[in-house]
Amino acid sequence: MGSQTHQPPQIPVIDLSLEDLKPGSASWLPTCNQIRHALEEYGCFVAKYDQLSPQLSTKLFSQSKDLFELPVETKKQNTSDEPYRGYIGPTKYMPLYESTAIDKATVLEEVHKFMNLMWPDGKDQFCEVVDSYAKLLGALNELTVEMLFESYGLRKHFPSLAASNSHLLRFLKYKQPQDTETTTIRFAAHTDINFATIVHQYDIGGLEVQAKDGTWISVEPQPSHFLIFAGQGMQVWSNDRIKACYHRVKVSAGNGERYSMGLFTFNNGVIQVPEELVDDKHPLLYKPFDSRGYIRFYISSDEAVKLNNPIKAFCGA
Ligand SMILES: O=C(O)CCC(=O)C(=O)O
Ligand SMILES: [Fe+2]
Repeated sequence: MGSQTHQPPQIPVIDLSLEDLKPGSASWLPTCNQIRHALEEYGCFVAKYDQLSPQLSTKLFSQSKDLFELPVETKKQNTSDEPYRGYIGPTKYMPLYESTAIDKATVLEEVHKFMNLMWPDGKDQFCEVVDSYAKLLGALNELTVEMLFESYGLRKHFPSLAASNSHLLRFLKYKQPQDTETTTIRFAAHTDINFATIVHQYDIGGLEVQAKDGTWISVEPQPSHFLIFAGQGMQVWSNDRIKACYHRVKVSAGNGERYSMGLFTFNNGVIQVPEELVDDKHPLLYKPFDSRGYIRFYISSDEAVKLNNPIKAFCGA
């Protein structure tokens, strides 16, 4: 009898670079089912996506570094009437964290508007690089969600959801801790309040996701690897077959500054659990869900409500 060593669970890596990944092809349904299985088991998976090349990633993160080097007064000009959209500077709780975002980033004019605000005299390559990057990540999100719907036999519902999608592209930076500090959590455990998120780590990892048994799994950066998370919107849509994924970021002293990117897909309309996902074993858990209304509810709720399942408090059936 061989000795049994306990292997920590690994987040599945799913190849979405395959050329014939289209409805009807040999790889389509098996890959759809892999996506569904990974999301039901882990609330996330790593997409291998060669369409977004290492060269484009290098150019994108070089633009991101330039962006964070701008004076803080300039960065603060990126404001929004909507919560969670503009520049977020370091706080008492997250002293090493900084981020800024472009709303509707798959629309070239929005990227231009952002560039003009940050660099009124223009910025070489910013728009081309960010536009290509955002469009590829947007396409990766749409492909993933379409394939997930397909695996439930519900691809017909995809176009109406996709029509309400809005993509927020967030640039994130974590300064390295002083050398007196050890590895510490820099972004506390949370689930995302949107439908789905893609996180792209560049040269320094730190992202961890929580498995069902409570263990934390570290996700290492690799060229053309993108981590795709289920957010609370996907949890509602799937009637809890998929749970929003808990994740956090740890940064170690001596690792250098960490840069990452997030594509947060929100929806502008109302999300409803499809009737096909409701049966005796899966009674309806959610009323129709107005995702923008939920964001307003979430920011105005106290910590107790947030910790005790805010999505159920907002639209539980
Ligand atoms: O910085 C990261 O890599 C992830 C950030 C994150 O989870 C978030 O902004 O919701
Ligand atoms: Fe997150």
